[in-house]
Amino acid sequence: MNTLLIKNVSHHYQNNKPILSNIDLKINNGEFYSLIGRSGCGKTSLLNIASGLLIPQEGQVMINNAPLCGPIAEAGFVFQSPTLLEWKTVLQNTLFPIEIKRKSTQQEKERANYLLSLMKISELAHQYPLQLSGGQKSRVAIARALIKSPPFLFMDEPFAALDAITREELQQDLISLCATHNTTVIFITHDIAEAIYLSDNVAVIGQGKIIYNTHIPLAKPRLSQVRYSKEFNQLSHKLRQALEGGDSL
Ligand SMILES: Nc1ncnc2c1ncn2[C@@H]1O[C@H](COP(=O)(O)OP(=O)(O)OP(=O)(O)O)[C@@H](O)[C@H]1O
Repeated sequence: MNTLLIKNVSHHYQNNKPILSNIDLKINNGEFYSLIGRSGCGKTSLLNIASGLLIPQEGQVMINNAPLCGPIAEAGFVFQSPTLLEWKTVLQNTLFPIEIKRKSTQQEKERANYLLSLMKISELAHQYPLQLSGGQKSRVAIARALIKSPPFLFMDEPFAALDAITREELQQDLISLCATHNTTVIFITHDIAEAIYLSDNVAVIGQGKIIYNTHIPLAKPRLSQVRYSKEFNQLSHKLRQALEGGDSL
């Protein structure tokens, strides 16, 4: 079981006004949970708290019923910028979370190649980041985040810089990967449709609180056509309304 519980969390930086106040959130095993909200509302701060990168002033994060006191050991991270090491190949970048501590085994190299094939970039394994497009770099960053089969995945606007079609392809690949590995995911996006398509639940953050929280009742596995359904549009409309009621900077 890989569950994450955020209990009554409040946070402010230095002497500034509170960014988050009294946040409660439960993310169940294998759930895909998206956070949306206006720029500066505290999404990244909440993701950092949930992953143990940031300790909140008040409240607690529980992982599988145990209090979290530092970064979650077995977690994968993907950020908006893929941050690959330019002097390492795609395969070496994918293996980096292992190689930073020790030499990778043959089995781990096979897993890296397997993930690259799932990400549809096998043929790029021996290329360097400078030779890749933005979408290809994002695929490497996802493969790298999954190399240790982490039970938890934290993603902060990982597809923001991509064109619409590449973005939809990656969304599809991410859904299948997470379903296969039963990964518990927290995903930040500014894109309402992306949040609906990927998620089991979407929370809207505004004024330091969760102002709206909804389950996404669309059947899984999701096919691209669902994006044009009436149900999808109704969900978009509700989330949009919730966002408009939220805080803005
Ligand atoms: N390390 C920090 N020190 C001081 N203030 C910070 C720090 N990190 C974030 N903030 C402030 O906290 C607020 C929330 O920032 P955060 O990055 O969590 O928001 P966000 O919702 O992820 O924003 P965006 O959508 O623009 O990425 C902002 O006002 C920001 O300036």
